[in-house]
Amino acid sequence: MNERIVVVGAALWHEGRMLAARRSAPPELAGRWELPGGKVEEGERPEEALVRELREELGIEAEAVERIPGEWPLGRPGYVLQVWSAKLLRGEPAPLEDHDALRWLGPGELDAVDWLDQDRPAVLEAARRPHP
Ligand SMILES: Nc1nc2c([nH]c(=O)n2[C@H]2C[C@H](O)[C@@H](COP(=O)(O)OP(=O)(O)OP(=O)(O)O)O2)c(=O)[nH]1
Repeated sequence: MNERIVVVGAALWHEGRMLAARRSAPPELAGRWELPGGKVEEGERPEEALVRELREELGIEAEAVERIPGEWPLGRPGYVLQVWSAKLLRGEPAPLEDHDALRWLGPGELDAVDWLDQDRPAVLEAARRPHP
């Protein structure tokens, strides 16, 4: 089997801060922090998936700005994480699905939450790049 599943994550910026989201499930990931996002569905472009997931999970309208170079393997076989920087257009993020807490991280605070191990390098890379 050669299935490859792309999960898109958003480095969502607003006024110089980046959003971190704490997972509420499954048990092995619950309590750890991640970039909001999810699986790209068939026929969907990654940027569209990102906008859809942010709408569903956080109740916001956002725009995918640019792909962060790189790709990070996730815990499950065949799953990879790709990251886009994104800009908040409308709304106030709320943990509607998959998460039980949200936190805006300011400069120097990127280490303040317990990121999923697989997310750490992606978050560092996103933070090094220009922010929208
Ligand atoms: N959204 C997101 N998911 C991540 C990150 N890091 C990481 O390992 N994951 C994992 C958690 C999930 O297994 C998968 C994301 O898929 P999803 O959020 O659409 O999960 P799902 O509940 O629909 O998955 P499934 O049960 O339908 O298989 O990737 C991350 O930074 N953001």
